[in-house]
Amino acid sequence: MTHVNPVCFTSRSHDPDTFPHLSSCSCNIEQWDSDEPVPRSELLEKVAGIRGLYCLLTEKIDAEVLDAAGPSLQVVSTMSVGYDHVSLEELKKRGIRLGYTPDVLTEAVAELTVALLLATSRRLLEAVDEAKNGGWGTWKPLWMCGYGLTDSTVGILGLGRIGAAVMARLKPFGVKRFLYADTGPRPDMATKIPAEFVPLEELARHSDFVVVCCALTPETQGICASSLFSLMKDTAIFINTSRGGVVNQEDLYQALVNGQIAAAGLDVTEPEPLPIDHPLLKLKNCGESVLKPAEKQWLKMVI
Ligand SMILES: O=CC(=O)O
Repeated sequence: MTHVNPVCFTSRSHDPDTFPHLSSCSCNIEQWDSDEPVPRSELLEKVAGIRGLYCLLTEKIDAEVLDAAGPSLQVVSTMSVGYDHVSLEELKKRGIRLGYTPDVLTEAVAELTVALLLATSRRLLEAVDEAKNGGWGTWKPLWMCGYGLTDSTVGILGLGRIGAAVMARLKPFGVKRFLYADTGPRPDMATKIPAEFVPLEELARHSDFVVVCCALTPETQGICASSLFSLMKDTAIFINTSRGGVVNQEDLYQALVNGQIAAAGLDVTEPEPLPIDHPLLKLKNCGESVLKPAEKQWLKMVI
């Protein structure tokens, strides 16, 4: 019996109609038959001789994987808007194209960001805990008071599609001023809802809410560190829905414990999830969300 190599490998199991084009041309697809990530050793085996690889951000696509796939590999696609887990350099060297899913989750992530911001600033999780554990003895006028958006300044780090969608949703809450920091001015994104391009340090100093929406790149790796937290207001709320790697978590922990900032709402951490005994999870003023919106596969090409 001749062994036919799969033409494509997907690192999770997907509905058959996820890949209508591939199915209609009777392309041979092998799926990792689980909702859990494919173990690295299996991935290295499965990719041998494939032409297309469909992965998630849990798979690090580097020289080792590309070498294991060999010269047949023509395209890698990731079911994510971020592609920091894929080595563009290694792909380019080999002439392999990269697909990703921008736009698919813009609204969902923007909603999640606003939800996290409101839950954090209005101390929702703490309040629910207190109601459940008997901590709510009686009505006290200033107990559990949070921080409001009315007349506030919101600073967005990374004004792309998601950052702009977050601003559009926050504007009706009465935000007075939007600031943003990015690699350069983004007039295309900062017109519908006017936002001022400022240096990151200025954003940190003036914002009541700092919302991180940037991509993880070598430039943004660890950019939210003690040097930034120390500039922020002690009433500031820090929200991260980009990537955990953008934040120095030890510095964030110190900033929260020392009252340098008021609270943090994190949709992303390193690793994900955090170990349950992680110090950040012990803090009342730090909430971690597990709300990851499901992603549909509308692929576009990066390279
Ligand atoms: O984090 C999710 C994504 O990059 O789509």
